[in-house]
Amino acid sequence: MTADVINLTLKDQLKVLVRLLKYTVPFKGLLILAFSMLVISTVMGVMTPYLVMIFIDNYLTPSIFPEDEIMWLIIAFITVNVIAVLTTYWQIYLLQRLAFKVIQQLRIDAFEKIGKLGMTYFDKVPSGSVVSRLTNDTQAIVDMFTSVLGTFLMAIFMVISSFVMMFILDVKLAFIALIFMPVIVFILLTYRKYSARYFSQARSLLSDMNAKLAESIEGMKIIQVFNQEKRLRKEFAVINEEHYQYNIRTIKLDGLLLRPAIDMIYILSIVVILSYFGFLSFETSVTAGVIFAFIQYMERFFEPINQVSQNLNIFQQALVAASRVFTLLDENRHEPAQAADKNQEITNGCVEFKDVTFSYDGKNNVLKNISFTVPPGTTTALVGHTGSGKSSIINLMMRFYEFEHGSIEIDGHSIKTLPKEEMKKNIGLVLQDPFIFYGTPASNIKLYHSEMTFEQVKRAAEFVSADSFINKLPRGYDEKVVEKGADFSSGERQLLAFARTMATDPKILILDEATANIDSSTEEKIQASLMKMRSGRTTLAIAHRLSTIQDADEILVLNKGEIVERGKHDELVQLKGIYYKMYKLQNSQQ
Ligand SMILES: Nc1ncnc2c1ncn2[C@@H]1O[C@H](COP(=O)(O)OP(=O)(O)OP(=O)(O)O)[C@@H](O)[C@H]1O
Repeated sequence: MTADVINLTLKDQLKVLVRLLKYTVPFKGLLILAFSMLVISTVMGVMTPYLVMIFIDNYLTPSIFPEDEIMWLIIAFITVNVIAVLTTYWQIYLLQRLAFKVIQQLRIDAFEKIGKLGMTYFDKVPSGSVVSRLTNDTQAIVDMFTSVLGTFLMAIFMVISSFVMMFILDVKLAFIALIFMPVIVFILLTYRKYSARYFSQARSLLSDMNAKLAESIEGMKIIQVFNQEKRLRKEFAVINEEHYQYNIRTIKLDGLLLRPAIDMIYILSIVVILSYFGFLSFETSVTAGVIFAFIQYMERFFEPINQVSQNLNIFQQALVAASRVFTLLDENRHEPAQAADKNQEITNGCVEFKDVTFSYDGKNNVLKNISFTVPPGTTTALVGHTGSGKSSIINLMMRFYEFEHGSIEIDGHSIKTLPKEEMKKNIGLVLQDPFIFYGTPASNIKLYHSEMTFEQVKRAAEFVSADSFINKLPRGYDEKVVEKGADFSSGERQLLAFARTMATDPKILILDEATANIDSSTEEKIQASLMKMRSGRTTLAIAHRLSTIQDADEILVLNKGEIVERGKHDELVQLKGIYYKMYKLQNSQQ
């Protein structure tokens, strides 16, 4: 079963609705205008039967047809209907506009929120599910504004105005019509109860489908290599089938409780009213016009209720969808907060870990009492077996995760109090798998730092020797780069990422396995670039290939979250411990 099914009580639904309606406040002008159009079109709609009634009772029944009066009646009839059509059109158009404005804002809010969430959120929530919230769920809200809000508001006006007209025509009968209201309300509430449950399941399954899809697309290489197509197709089919089943349940519920049930009550009420008029005609004479108008108003009383019940479906879906968007907006797994002290600056770039202990889940410590110092301009390398905690050290240093025990300082300032901008400006990160954006080599290096000139971009590329491959591209720095830079070799992507890092000239460099993806032909170039990048900068580097960090000023050997050996390459080799074993193993493989 899916993990993020949302079960909404009536109270929850109301809260979601109010919150959603709050989004319309900035566009209240539009809302008021749409609302006015709605009132006018409803009033016009109510007037039509009344005009027909006048025609039947005053002219048709007595068979008197004074031309003037009939002409005025026709003009009034046409005018009323033309106004009704025009105002209905405007009301629909304005509500749609409002809906798209609201959704635009909601999507921006949601997108902004995603940027603020911490890695703890992304560790747990699949990307496809987040995409689902931003696309499918917000679209469901558009549907609500366009079809539901209009229908609901119109229904309220129609029901009230029809009732008032019925009241004017016959008080007793109007009350009889009212007797059916509790039954209708009961039907609608029953529908709401069951449909909300089914919709929530269906939406959550849709989100699962998106997640599966995203995973499949991202991992297509591995899927094909490991022949996983069948398994994934089966898994996808299971979710798809479940989604179908829930949709069928809603259709059954709709078929039973919506139109047919309300229609039954409508027919019943017509029977009651006609019988009433039948009995009444024995005592007093009832005009044909009044009967006509009353039946018309009865229809106008029930039709909007029918429409509301039909739209309840969309309404329910939209509320569930909105609550999913709001859950994302309310998500509190934020990136670690900075208690920024504006006066703190990074001057030399001295990095210090003091007795840092850390766990991702609050239970298992993956780093234990880590202490080390990287003096300005020197290189410290982190080595160790897989899972020993190297990346975790970098995750903390980059503020991807919050830590509670110990402290990490740069130039004596805690990284929790250094201004974010200061950190970003002075720390350059090169990841194992460099992320290349859709754009151009230039935009990937510049990364929208508006103050950066093209000269600076070029200099950064030249510095890391990325210029030779960029210059070979038909349009050089302006060549189109596809998503993730799939057209480039991994070495080229790596060089581009180096250039991006160097473009801001950071004081501190964090290299996460920066050489792991590079083929041997580019290896030399990369090594030379790295050497240049590191010189004069405080560097913290993870390396699997020990040959790349032999010159490091200090090598820290991690094992199960602890620093078990430390020193220069030669010292560690002499120690004949873990490092020595790793070194020997790697040498024998070469
Ligand atoms: N996001 C995460 N959530 C929970 N546990 C994690 C997370 N990332 C890593 N871990 C766990 O923390 C431990 C240390 O992982 P880490 O990635 O720091 O090791 P590493 O030395 O960098 O490994 P590798 O060389 O394979 O990259 C491992 O046991 C790992 O399972």
